Amino acid sequence: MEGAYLIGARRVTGGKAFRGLDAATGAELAGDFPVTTAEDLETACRLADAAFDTYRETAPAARAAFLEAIAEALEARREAIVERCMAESGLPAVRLNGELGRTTGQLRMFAQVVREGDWADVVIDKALPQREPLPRPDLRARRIAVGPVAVFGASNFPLAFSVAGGDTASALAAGCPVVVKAHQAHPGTSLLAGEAIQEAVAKCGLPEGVFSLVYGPGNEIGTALVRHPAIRAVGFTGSRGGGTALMAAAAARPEPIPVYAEMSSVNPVILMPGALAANAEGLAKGYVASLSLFAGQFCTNPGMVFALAGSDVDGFEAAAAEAMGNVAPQVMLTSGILSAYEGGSAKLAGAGSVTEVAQGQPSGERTAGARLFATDAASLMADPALSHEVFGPSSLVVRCADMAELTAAIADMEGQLTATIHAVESDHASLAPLMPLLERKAGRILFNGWPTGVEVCRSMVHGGPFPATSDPRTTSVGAMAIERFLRPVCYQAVPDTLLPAPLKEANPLGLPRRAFD
Ligand SMILES: NC(=O)C1=CN([C@@H]2O[C@H](COP(=O)(O)OP(=O)(O)OC[C@H]3O[C@@H](n4cnc5c(N)ncnc54)[C@H](OP(=O)(O)O)[C@@H]3O)[C@@H](O)[C@H]2O)C=CC1
Ligand SMILES: O=C(O)CCC(=O)C(=O)O
Repeated sequence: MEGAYLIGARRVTGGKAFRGLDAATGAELAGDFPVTTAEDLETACRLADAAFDTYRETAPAARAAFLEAIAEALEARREAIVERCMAESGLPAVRLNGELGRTTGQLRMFAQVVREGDWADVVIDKALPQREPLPRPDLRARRIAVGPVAVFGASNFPLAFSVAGGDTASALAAGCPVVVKAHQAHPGTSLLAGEAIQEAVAKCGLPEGVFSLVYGPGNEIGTALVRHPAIRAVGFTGSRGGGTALMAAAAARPEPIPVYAEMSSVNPVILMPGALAANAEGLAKGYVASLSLFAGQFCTNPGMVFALAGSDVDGFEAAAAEAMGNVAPQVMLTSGILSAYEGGSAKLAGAGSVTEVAQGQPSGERTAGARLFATDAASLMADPALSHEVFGPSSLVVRCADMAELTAAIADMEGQLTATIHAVESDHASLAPLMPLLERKAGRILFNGWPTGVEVCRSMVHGGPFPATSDPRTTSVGAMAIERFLRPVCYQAVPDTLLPAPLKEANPLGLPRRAFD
């Protein structure tokens, strides 16, 4: 394949370049991918700004058709995308075909959301000229797009959280042009997805600045993108260090902008005594399957399990150890992610209060082996480092003396994407006091399931308090993700001829509205 980056309608080749790497072998893959120059980054941001006013006022039907055209263009490239992505990520075809389906599915969901029109949140307070002691003017509000958005492709979801992924889909749905900074680990996959969007922009007759795709390692291009005055918001999925660096860069701008970063989470799972008594072995198998799925490279990985000492936790641990023995080593996304996993799991293994319960099958040169650890709640609370995310196929079982200690250990945790409870009816009474605490800690509370595998739907919340995300008021998955890229504007006594279409008295776009006398 020929490497390139995309600035509006232009395809840029040549210049200083890098190559994608085969995740399984480390070998260089075809394609010289140029590092985006400062001039071209400037052009991408300028084009995005120039496209903004036209794009944000496209009729809902036109914007929805554009999102659907992207989905179609991705599907037309399915074979090439999956083949290249397998090499760049080490993920198997079955996973990537599923992920591509999720990607096109979320584009189509946002098309539907845009058509329905609730996102515009039109509210009208009618004029009350006779009101005493003062008349009320006509007041109407709607939400408009915030402006061009910078999106950082994630390494661990090279399709669904990357170039054409959830951040891009929700920003485009809101009416924001997007400049994507491709993840260095999958330049070819990024280009194929970027070409699909570029093609859809042209097919739908939209201004070219609606989409650009830039490349560049070493933080430089990403930081310059976040600092660019045309950029009005940022979407990011990745490390805590990366996310907080971008938050700092955005806050230090002369005009600070919001950063929606999804970063780090250990996703506590609580195994209640009744559930353990009923099915310790089944729970252990489900647990090991979830923590080792695709080498544990999920921010929803169940990184920590809490159970009461003296319950059936011994049987659970023994069954989990047995299941671990069947876990084959798996290729990780990049050598950097593999060495971060090895470092993080070695730190756990070396902590005095932690014992290693089991290992998966031995790992090879570029693969990660699964690891299972155990500790007690008092040690966990005494050493905050034990609850840091270890990104990969490892997890920690925490024994608690009683429900009071379990509650204290959960209260001690940082913000999380998810909190999971396994319980039967006899456990429910002792769980009631824990529910408000879990609401304070997590964006999603689940019963009798495992946190990996996020449903893309209207009610999904893939968010949570820091460090799970930089802003707990929102989600990066599901229909509500569009809210991040909208802001309200109120129009007071503005003549109908000058009102934007969504607010005109005749409601030419047929958007839903709430009106108050
Ligand atoms: N919780 C989660 O959802 C995930 C967590 N991770 C964690 O992140 C680690 C590294 O993985 P990776 O995916 O590369 O994540 P990173 O956060 O390191 O990188 C993600 C993107 O952000 C950019 N970036 C990172 N740091 C900065 C910075 N200081 N300034 C400007 N841009 C920056 C990178 O660009 P550039 O290439 O220029 O550095 C890259 O495009 C993993 O080992 C894992 O611990 C990873 C994926 C998901
Ligand atoms: O579990 C999922 O489907 C999504 C996980 C996620 O957002 C991530 O790993 O970055």
